[in-house]
Amino acid sequence: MSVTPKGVFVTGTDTEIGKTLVSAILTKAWNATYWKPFQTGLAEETGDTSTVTRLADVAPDHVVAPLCALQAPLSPFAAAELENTVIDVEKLQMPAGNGPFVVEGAGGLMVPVTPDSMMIDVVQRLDLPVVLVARSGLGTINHTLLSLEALRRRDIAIAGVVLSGLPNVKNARDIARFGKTQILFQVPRFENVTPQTIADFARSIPDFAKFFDDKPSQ
Ligand SMILES: Nc1ncnc2c1ncn2[C@@H]1O[C@H](COP(=O)(O)OP(=O)(O)OP(=O)(O)O)[C@@H](O)[C@H]1O
Ligand SMILES: C[C@H](N)[C@H](N)CCCCCC(=O)O
Ligand SMILES: [Mg+2]
Repeated sequence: MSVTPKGVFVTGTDTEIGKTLVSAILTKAWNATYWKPFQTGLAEETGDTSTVTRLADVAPDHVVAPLCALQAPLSPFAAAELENTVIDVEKLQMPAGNGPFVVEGAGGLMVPVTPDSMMIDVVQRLDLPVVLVARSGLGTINHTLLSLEALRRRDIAIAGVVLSGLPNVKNARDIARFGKTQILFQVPRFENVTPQTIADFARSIPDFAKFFDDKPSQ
């Protein structure tokens, strides 16, 4: 990539796949500003913004509050519907400031956000390269390749894939080969996910600008 982007959009092949963990790692590594525009499930959890703030030890001025904070553990569209609101994606724009920004989606790319738009439309609107988080183990190849294909159909820049869980050499090889992309890094299965775990792992991540110099988007 010739121009360093304003940040990355962290999406995943599914919910509960490790997007928040990877976002915490990138936020820590780059001293970035974290933003989760659409948070659902607050009736059952404290939300990803507080998790990343804790895990990456983020200063308050490096966190942007969600545009929508919804109670039900559902897609943003369905959760908003339960609260009799409709999300206004026209209001969505990148926050002011230099970044880099680590923007986390909710669920995967085809998750509904409004009656007629999905998370992938949000990615396109924000115009950030995508970091796609995927499980390392059996079953991941299909989900990952389908997600990459959906991104390419819309000409969305792909920074690469992050695999999370027990290392699987052949899955990593085949995702890179058939997905015509790169495995940016692999997150092992951590025994405990703590601020120290994140800080230690973040030291292995290249600087933001170097990350893109070394790894052109496709
Ligand atoms: N590599 C890993 N090692 C240990 N625990 C992990 C790993 N990856 C994810 N987890 C744990 O799995 C759970 C789900 O991960 P995470 O919250 O990052 O998912 P998510 O993709 O952000 O989900 P959501 O769609 O709700 O935002 C968390 O408790 C997280 O700490
Ligand atoms: C509540 C949960 N943790 C996520 N924030 C929302 C995931 C929506 C997934 C929708 C779907 O793909 O079925
Ligand atoms: Mg998350």
